[in-house]
Amino acid sequence: MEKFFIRGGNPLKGTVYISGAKNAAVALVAATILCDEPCTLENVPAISDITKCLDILKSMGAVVKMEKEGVIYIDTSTINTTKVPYKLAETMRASSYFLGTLLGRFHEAFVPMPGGCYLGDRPIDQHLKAFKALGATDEVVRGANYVKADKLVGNQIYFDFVTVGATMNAIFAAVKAKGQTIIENAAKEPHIVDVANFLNSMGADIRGAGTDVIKIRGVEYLHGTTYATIPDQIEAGTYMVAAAATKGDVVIANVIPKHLESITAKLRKCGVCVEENDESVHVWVDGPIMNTTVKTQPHPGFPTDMQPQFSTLLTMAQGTSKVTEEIFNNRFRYVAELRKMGADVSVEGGKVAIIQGVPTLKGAPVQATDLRAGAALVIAGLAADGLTEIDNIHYIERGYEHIDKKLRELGADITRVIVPDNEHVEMTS
Ligand SMILES: CC(=O)N[C@H]1[C@@H](OP(=O)(O)OP(=O)(O)OC[C@H]2O[C@@H](n3ccc(=O)[nH]c3=O)[C@H](O)[C@@H]2O)O[C@H](CO)[C@@H](O)[C@@H]1O
Ligand SMILES: C=C(OP(=O)(O)O)C(=O)O
Repeated sequence: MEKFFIRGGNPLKGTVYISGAKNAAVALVAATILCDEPCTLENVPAISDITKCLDILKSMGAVVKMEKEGVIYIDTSTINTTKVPYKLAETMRASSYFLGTLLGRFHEAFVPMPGGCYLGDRPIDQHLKAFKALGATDEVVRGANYVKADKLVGNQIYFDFVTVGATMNAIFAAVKAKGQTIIENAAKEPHIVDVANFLNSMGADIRGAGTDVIKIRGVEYLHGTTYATIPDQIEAGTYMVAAAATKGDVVIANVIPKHLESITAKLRKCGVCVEENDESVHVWVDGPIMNTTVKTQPHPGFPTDMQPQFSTLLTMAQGTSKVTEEIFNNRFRYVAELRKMGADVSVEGGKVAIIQGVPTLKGAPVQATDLRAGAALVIAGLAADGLTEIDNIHYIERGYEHIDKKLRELGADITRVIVPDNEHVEMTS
């Protein structure tokens, strides 16, 4: 078992380079199934969700080769099954993308229920609604989703609410369907645009990605391509908040500042200085961190995947802040861990956190409950007095490439410690 030990108090200083976006890259890897020739993905982050997506491809017979760090050659022409193994599907949300891509290419897919971070209920009814509109049937067989279609025919799809995953899957199933598909109330996240650009670079005809109406004319053949993943908006936001929480001075490089606007705006509201450049943002603090209100929303609103990290910053702000989670119904489980560090937070009805700022957090042994909760605890540990020990760091490694190394390069005192199971490590502050 690995843990992070963090001795807090060092202001982060320097430049950090942001990796390719997890939530784009997992979709790009799955989308290679739609390509009739080999393709090469660049700027792919070294995170465990990507390893698992590639393992899914390999388990189905695809050829996957890492050409160099971040560059992956994928040939899915050798795929010989439409079944995704249970063990791989159950660990990650992105496994649901194999439903859309296998259906789009083979008109059939068998994918065990997607796992991923527990943030509350995460049904896939809207994904199935989209497949049905295009002519597929679905049933649950041995705990897995089994979808199939004699043929896929373009249609109008209206989502009941904005959903990233169902928008992705609707695109995947429609891209080779006969005729035109119009997706209304589509998600507008940067990773939706990235996937559409990737598919268009193979010869697909997708227009409107990034708006709430996406039009897709089905094509018969998609040729090979080389494509670079966009930078990770959430990784960038996490380092922005870490810089603020430690009262540091950090340049966050290799980003698309437009994707960070909602985070930048909230940091400025809290009194944090943020300067936007062409491909970087510079974050520093020259006064107290002030309280604010945050409400998570689909893009371009404040991202739910930044909610735990930002709430952690607010535990150290002056005054009382209010954070409302609008996307998931159970995304405050990390609050119990922050309380162990002296944070003053109460959660009302699972959706609203009232945060009374305290002057300092205090190091403590804590557990990551999911990916962004883990990132939030890292930020808390960096800013806290004394030593913080974070357990369950495998969650963090689902989505952050070399987080401990990147933080050390910014001056943080963070160590990865291998602790034999059941061994208790005595901590001294
Ligand atoms: C791999 C990936 O990209 N994951 C991201 C994706 O997750 P994911 O694609 O799961 O998130 P969605 O946008 O689909 O979910 C939004 C809300 O809709 C609900 N819902 C969704 C689909 C459905 O068929 N039925 C339904 O009820 C969900 O439970 C949730 O409450 O977008 C989330 C919202 O930005 C991010 O937090 C996740 O990091
Ligand atoms: C919730 C997240 O991921 P997933 O949907 O893969 O669980 C996330 O990236 O914060």
